[in-house]
Amino acid sequence: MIIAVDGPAASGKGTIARALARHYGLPHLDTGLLYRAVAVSVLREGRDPASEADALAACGFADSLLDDPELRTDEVGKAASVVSAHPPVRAALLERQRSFAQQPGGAVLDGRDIGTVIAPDADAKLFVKATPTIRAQRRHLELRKHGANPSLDKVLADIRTRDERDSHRSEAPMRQAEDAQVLDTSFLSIDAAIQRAIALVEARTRGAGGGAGQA
Ligand SMILES: Nc1ncnc2c1ncn2[C@@H]1O[C@H](COP(=O)(O)OP(=O)(O)O)[C@@H](O)[C@H]1O
Ligand SMILES: Nc1ccn([C@@H]2O[C@H](COP(=O)(O)OP(=O)(O)O)[C@@H](O)[C@H]2O)c(=O)n1
Repeated sequence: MIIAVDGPAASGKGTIARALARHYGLPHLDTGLLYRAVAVSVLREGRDPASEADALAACGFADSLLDDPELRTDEVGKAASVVSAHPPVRAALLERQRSFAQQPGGAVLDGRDIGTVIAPDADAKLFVKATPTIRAQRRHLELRKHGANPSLDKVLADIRTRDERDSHRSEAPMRQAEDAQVLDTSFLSIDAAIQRAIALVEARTRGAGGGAGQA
């Protein structure tokens, strides 16, 4: 079973994707980390995320980089959104994501274009959303936990800029797949959001004749 989970920053898609992977015993890929790895490589080289050539040159990063805590910073998130708008960068990372999705037994992937581009035939597609203010509050809390202290207003402004760039780029913009089920987590606790996600996947896969599996 392939489960695609898309949505904007801090909507809760990663939390939900990890929980679905645990529930169904499937491997999980946070595809945002791939763009973050490109971004951090560009920044460390002192190069420019807005330069297509610089970003493309950074696509051959070592897998060990995916565990680097610096990938989680806000600065890297912003640069990831810039490098991810270059079509050749998306092309360079495409095959890796597709083969992860197509592995025997299935997988859960989260990102911006999983249901539309990476796994358009996924068995279940969730589009996770929440209001920008609530997403900013969540991200603000998260950043504070990791020792950073930006103002809430700045986090909200960054989220809006990232939403705008991610939804309007030419290649694989963030958008809800036509057959995706929307999950608004604005007023759901983490546990409630996870239960709702499982119920949506169950409804979709049972309706399609099974495959929901091992839970
Ligand atoms: N339903 C929720 N209610 C409150 N906080 C949440 C909820 N879902 C996720 N969070 C928290 O919000 C932050 C961002 O969640 P995450 O799943 O990483 O979002 P995304 O992958 O969409 O960027 C995390 O600190 C997470 O624990
Ligand atoms: N499948 C994906 C995943 C991420 N991205 C880009 O990578 C950036 C960082 O993604 P992320 O999922 O790690 O970010 P958060 O939603 O966790 O803040 C996003 O703003 C997108 O620009 C993408 O273009 N396509």
